[in-house]
Amino acid sequence: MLVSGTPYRTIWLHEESVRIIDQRRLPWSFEVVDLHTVAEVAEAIRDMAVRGAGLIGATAGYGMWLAAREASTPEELRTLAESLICTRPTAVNLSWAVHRQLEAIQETGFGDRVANARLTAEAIADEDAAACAAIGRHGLEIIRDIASRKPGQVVNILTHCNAGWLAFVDHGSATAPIYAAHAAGIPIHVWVDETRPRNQGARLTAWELAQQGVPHTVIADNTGGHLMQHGQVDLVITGADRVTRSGDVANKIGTYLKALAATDNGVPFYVALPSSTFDWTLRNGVKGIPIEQRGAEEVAQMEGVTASGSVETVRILSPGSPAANYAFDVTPARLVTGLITERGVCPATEEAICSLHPQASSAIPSAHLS
Ligand SMILES: CSC[C@H]1O[C@H](OP(=O)(O)O)[C@H](O)[C@@H]1O
Repeated sequence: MLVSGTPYRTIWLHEESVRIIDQRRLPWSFEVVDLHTVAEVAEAIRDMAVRGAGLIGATAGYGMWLAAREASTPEELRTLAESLICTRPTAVNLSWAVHRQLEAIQETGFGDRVANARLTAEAIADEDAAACAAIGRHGLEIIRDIASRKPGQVVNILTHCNAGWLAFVDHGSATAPIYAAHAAGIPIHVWVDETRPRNQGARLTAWELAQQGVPHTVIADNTGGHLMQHGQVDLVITGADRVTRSGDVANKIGTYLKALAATDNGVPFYVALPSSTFDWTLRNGVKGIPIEQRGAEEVAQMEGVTASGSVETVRILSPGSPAANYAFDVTPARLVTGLITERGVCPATEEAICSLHPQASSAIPSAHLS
């Protein structure tokens, strides 16, 4: 997508390193960083220089190429793989990408690991971008349908967190239908939840929508219900970090409350995801999906830019008060109108999901389902 008019992906190879956009600096400055080692990749994921399910997966894919260079035995490779997997627990794309790399290396043999891992990393990134483009095409039809029922009026879409192109390799999941509708000339406006504590909505989604010229307004996290009650939201689209085979959705903390409000107000609530975000081993998301708890300082502090242009961090809590930081929640499938995947749109039910993904039905031992 565009940054100051120039097309970018969020991650790419640069000489013998992996180049990323440092999302911790956005929107105050656009900076790219080169990662040279598995340890640097792991730190970039843990500290959220890169974040978002698809991009975490793609970064781990490239991290495994660096791991293939660093490891001189299969055991060392496994240890490095483990160091990537344990960086963040909720987004399933991370372990999916690492296991895909391990399986590919096992198939072709340890001797060919470096060339093989490089090809697989590029394939993971390209497939992620292609899946998001397809999500855009399928989601566009949902927006087109709503637009046809209110001719001449703007379609208002609410989104939570950043499931934009910054969270993937390109296009985004929740934003792909938005960008497709904008490109098709459908008048749209996006309500952007600020998304405390890391403010991915206020900082990242707002920035990337502005870069593509999409009309939008940032709102405080608790505003959505009020807007829905007053007919100012036609559609909610969020991303996902993990979706169970029966359609339960883990996404950024606060998504569940948006889904409850949408259901209460008859507003369609869609979740956009590539197939790499499904966890075929799980049924019950509330019981089975690990919810990342991050440092309390993310709740206790805020970063912003002062009038003089310097970026500063301030404490916003009463002195001495503790804080807790649950990074994700689970929205039960019954609150989800539909899932927008690269294979099409389907209801959030096991039957519908598995009929779009036939490989999911057979392969999983039932002992691993919860
Ligand atoms: C489609 S992934 C986007 C997803 O990632 C976010 O989490 P984080 O910024 O902590 O990586 C959030 O859940 C977004 O919806």
